[in-house]
Amino acid sequence: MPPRAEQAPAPGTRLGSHYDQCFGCGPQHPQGLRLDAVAGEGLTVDAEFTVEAHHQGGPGLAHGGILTAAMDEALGTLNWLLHTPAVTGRLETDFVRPVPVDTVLHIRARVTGMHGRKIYSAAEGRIGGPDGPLAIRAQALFIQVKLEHFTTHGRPEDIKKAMDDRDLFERARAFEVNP
Ligand SMILES: CCCCCCCCCC(=O)SCCNC(=O)CCNC(=O)[C@H](O)C(C)(C)COP(=O)(O)OP(=O)(O)OC[C@H]1O[C@@H](n2cnc3c(N)ncnc32)[C@H](O)[C@@H]1OP(=O)(O)O
Repeated sequence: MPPRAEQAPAPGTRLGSHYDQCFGCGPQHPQGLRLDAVAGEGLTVDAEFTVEAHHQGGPGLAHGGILTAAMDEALGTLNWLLHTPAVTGRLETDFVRPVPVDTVLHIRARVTGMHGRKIYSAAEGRIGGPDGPLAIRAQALFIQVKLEHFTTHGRPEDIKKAMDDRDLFERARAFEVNP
């Protein structure tokens, strides 16, 4: 298991968005999931995602891909605790019970191990409360990357806009200087 980074936000800290246009957590994304995540003890994160009408797959039920995206985002927020940029390499999801529109999905994500650049993690999504019935299980492999991963592959105008955002730039730099 990797250590909790010294710079990791204290347990109970709301993690906020890593990028305001992120589909998973960005407050400016018009159709995004607006996942709300809080740092937990050790290498855990608690997150909530409210299923809205535009997240439907079957009538009145959340789309599986949307639920997977919420799990991906929650697992991704573990990067704050390790203080390193990493992207999803592999993500496996078990859909255990349907999740109706207007439901809050309570997600608990945790790091389960690390080997070289590979970060292993898992998450459970429950409905009706943090200890309610299990609806989704996910396991992921994130791969640590350098910031060039984003600057090399991202659409130039979006990279420029992100770099012009002083707050975001400083946070990204801190990640790079203290990997
Ligand atoms: C605080 C910030 C919060 C951020 C939240 C973000 C939440 C959302 C997260 C996402 O959705 S990220 C977007 C979706 N993911 C991507 O777009 C990643 C696309 N894939 C890549 O860019 C590359 O494939 C990747 C960086 C993942 C790996 O390429 P590399 O050339 O850097 O690494 P390499 O292929 O050498 O693999 C490194 C190790 O990982 C292993 N690996 C890579 N991909 C794997 C895979 N898919 N399955 C199993 N193992 C994998 C690989 O075998 C190897 O293992 P070993 O070190 O043991 O040899």
